[in-house]
Amino acid sequence: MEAQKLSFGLSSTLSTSPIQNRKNPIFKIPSFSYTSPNNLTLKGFFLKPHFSFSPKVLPLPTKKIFQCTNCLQGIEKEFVTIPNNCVSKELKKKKLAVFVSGGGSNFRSIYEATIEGTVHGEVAVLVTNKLDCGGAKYAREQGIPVILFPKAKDTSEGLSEEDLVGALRTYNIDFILLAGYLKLIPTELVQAFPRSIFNIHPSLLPAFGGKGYYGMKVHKAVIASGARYSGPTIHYVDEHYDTGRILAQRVVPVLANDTADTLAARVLQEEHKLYVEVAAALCEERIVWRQDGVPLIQSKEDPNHYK
Ligand SMILES: Nc1nc2c(c(=O)[nH]1)N[C@@H](CN(C=O)c1ccc(C(=O)N[C@@H](CCC(=O)O)C(=O)O)cc1)CN2
Ligand SMILES: NCC(=O)N[C@@H]1O[C@H](COP(=O)([O-])[O-])[C@@H](O)[C@H]1O
Repeated sequence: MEAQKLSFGLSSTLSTSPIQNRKNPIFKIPSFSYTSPNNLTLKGFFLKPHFSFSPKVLPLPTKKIFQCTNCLQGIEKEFVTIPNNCVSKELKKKKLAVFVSGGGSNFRSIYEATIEGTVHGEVAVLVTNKLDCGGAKYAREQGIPVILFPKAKDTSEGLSEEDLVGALRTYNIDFILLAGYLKLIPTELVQAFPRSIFNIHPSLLPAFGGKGYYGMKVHKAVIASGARYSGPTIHYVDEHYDTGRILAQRVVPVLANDTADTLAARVLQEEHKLYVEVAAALCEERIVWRQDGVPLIQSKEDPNHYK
């Protein structure tokens, strides 16, 4: 198999990473390349980080460039990779905004994982288009600020797109996680948080996605199609419904006697696990970009393993 090339980060002069060039400013910065024993070529370069870390152990035997992803803004800074035998780096705890419209079981799973430390992050704010939904009620019980977006039709309550971006900046949000949010995220927000907005969808995209495919409608369509497998997809959010880059998926069987409810329950169980795994990877900066623009998650247990 031809060695896959990985690039870290968002800004690059690397002619081989068109997706970075297309979506991010071009910087004249040096790069390095390393091919692992299993023929996986890694490429890295100095980046513009938007979060930093303070290694505990210095001097370090090797100076390698530390990968960083989802960089939004910040100062140019040299990173070093800390070998496994050194004290692990200290990562800034990431700030999360979760968007819901319904019961909020995925939001609850993520929140509980931040409390127990599985996810090195903090749910700083909840955004919803339904203030009386289960997710919003749970957020209020936990003392998490709740924002109404978009504005309610019949009242002046809620934020405009511009005010929402400002509020999320005020909370210093690093990542936005959509979890059962049923409204289209506006282009203004997508552009304000490049490669930092994620969504979970209850089918194996690109199948059964797009406008009109949400909640039980998805599971009914899967069963009606005769598909033998389904499962959750977590993807980057772009300007359209369900067309962003796929980051993670899990597969569950569709049984011959399944109803939409039994299938939904099986998929939802996997969703809860998958979203916590992805949130943990985001907060630990373990997302890397393959040269063809596919995002991968670096294994926590084996840094040479990607999925
Ligand atoms: N810019 C983006 N916004 C959103 C995305 C996305 O990928 N890009 N994902 C959705 C979540 N979603 C599927 O995962 C989804 C949600 C809702 C719909 C839909 O058809 N909605 C209806 C309105 C439903 C309602 O208001 O009750 C519609 O637009 O007519 C499709 C897919 C979240 N936002
Ligand atoms: N297209 C978007 C969509 O259908 N999202 C789905 O809404 C449910 C929300 O459940 P929750 O509120 O209990 O997390 C989840 O199954 C999620 O995949």
